[in-house]
Amino acid sequence: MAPMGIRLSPLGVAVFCLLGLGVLYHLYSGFLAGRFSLFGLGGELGGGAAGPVAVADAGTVDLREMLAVSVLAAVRGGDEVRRVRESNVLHEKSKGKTREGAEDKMTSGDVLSNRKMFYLLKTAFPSVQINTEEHVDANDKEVILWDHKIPEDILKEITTPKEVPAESVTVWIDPLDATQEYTEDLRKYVTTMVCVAVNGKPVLGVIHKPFSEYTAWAMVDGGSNVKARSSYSEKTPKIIVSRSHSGMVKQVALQTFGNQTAIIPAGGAGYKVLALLDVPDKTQEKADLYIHVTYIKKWDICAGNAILKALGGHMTTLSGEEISYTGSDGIEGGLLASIKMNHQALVRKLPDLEKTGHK
Ligand SMILES: Nc1ncnc2c1ncn2[C@@H]1O[C@H](COP(=O)(O)O)[C@@H](OP(=O)(O)O)[C@H]1O
Ligand SMILES: [Mg+2]
Repeated sequence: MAPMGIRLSPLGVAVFCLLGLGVLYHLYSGFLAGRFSLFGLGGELGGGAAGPVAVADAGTVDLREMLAVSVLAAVRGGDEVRRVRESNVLHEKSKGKTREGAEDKMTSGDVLSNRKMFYLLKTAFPSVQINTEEHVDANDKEVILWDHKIPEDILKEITTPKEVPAESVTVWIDPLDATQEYTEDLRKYVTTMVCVAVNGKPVLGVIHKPFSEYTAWAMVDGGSNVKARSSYSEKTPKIIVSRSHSGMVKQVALQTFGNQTAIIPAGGAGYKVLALLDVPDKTQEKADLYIHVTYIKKWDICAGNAILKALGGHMTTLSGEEISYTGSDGIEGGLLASIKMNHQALVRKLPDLEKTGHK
């Protein structure tokens, strides 16, 4: 007889122990599965960090789902951008001046696109950090639900989920790239963009052209719906540069590649990255290199950086440093973007902007 008057049967104890073992096994195998699904992305995304790893359903996000929502956000934001432009009521304002003294413009297209894009992503992934170009008005909240459908083209390219810890993720939204050109009704330059960085590295990029209804997306070590062109001219490259924040970029390009170098002034960082790729849109110009010399913000460049990286290309500062997509909003060292070229050789060819005063 047990002390409380309960009799323990040996069979009951054995069944109880077996049940306990079963529960332990279940928990442990789930933990291992979580570890392995994260491990698959470890080298690039996890940064090889030691320490506790979140299990698949606690504190993790699936990058394939993030890609689906990012594409949807870029398209829905783009619908707002198009609608406002077609209404011809832009409510154009200045947010101030850039360091070089250009107007930093904002329109209803920027604001309404930002609202759609931000709340779609925030509602689907409440625990991730989202940095966006425009102010988000908490009083003007809009809950937009994602229907949890991953488009067929994404499922075809990326056949398994890719879980990463939510805390390692930073999302960058540009609700309207080429605002200056948007106000001038130069529609082909305008894009909406979403980028997902993991541990500061650009991993997912979406660039959408609302007026052509063309969308490019790519995931590093995942897949893409866009590719590089078959060849590029490395010796006499056509160089695409800013038309409204150019600084001394033309002088830098001519000094580096010779006075006969073809320079294409164009609006939008998204548009200029697409100029390096094989894009079917007929409004898209083509170039071999993208160079920028003035200050620029991370929401302008992260998506292009991720797409180029996924396709084997590079986007770095002019001195060849990788750009980290965490922390501060901007980068100081200019930009060099290339694909299917010897990027480091191009970096060596460029003048040191600090020394030549071309910044
Ligand atoms: N010197 C600078 N300071 C601030 N933003 C800059 C900049 N140079 C470029 N940008 C931003 O980078 C994007 C691409 O620039 P550009 O068209 O001149 O190549 C534009 O983004 P937005 O249109 O989203 O504001 C532009 O405002
Ligand atoms: Mg913008």
